[in-house]
Amino acid sequence: MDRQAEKALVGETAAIQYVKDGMTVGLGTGSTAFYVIKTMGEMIKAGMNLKGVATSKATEKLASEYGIQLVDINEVEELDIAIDGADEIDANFFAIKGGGGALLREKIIASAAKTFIVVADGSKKVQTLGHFPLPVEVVPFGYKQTEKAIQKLGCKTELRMKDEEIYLTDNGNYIIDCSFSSIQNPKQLHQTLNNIVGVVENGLFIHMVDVLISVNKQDEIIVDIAKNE
Ligand SMILES: O=C(CO)[C@H](O)[C@H](O)COP(=O)(O)O
Repeated sequence: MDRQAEKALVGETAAIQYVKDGMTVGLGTGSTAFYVIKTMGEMIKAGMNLKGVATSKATEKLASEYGIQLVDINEVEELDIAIDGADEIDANFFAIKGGGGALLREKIIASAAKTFIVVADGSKKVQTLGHFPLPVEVVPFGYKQTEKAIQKLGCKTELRMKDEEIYLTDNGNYIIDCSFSSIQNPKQLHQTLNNIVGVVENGLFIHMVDVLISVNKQDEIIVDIAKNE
């Protein structure tokens, strides 16, 4: 199965197995989350009553195209579930997210969900996090100072660009992509990064993922459940 087919399979499976009539669902961002949104659109057409809270402006647009009524995150007490993709995920269910630049809203929405489900094609499962550059969202003011402080943690940094302009997140911030090669202590790095002045949030999701839906080498769907408190 190619990667695109795996994304479609995990996205559809997550929606079919976990989205129930009447739910308001946290809607992820990216090419795998796309299949969750598409499947939810089909479920709505078939008569289900579903709403969504979007993790990005791109997802807001997509969800509207698929007929999913959007709710403001501030209007919900708690979400039953949120379903999102990941850039990397390890055996502890620790993940790197933010390849699509939506890490802050994704983390807020994942935190608001009783169950946070990650949908991932086989390439996303890793032994050690860090091959994928870790996205760190920073405020534009003094970003070069913030970048220097991040570099002291032993990574190469790159300010994210788009069409030759500095990439702006949906929150009006910048992203610094940090190449660590391998992250030996993701928990500690998460805390250290978020303690740097100017850092808004980083793409490490620690003890957040409750369910991982992926595909194995035999093209079978694998549902792994984390032992989070
Ligand atoms: O964190 C994300 C966006 O900020 C995405 O979930 C992550 O980049 C995976 O994307 P894709 O499903 O397109 O591979």
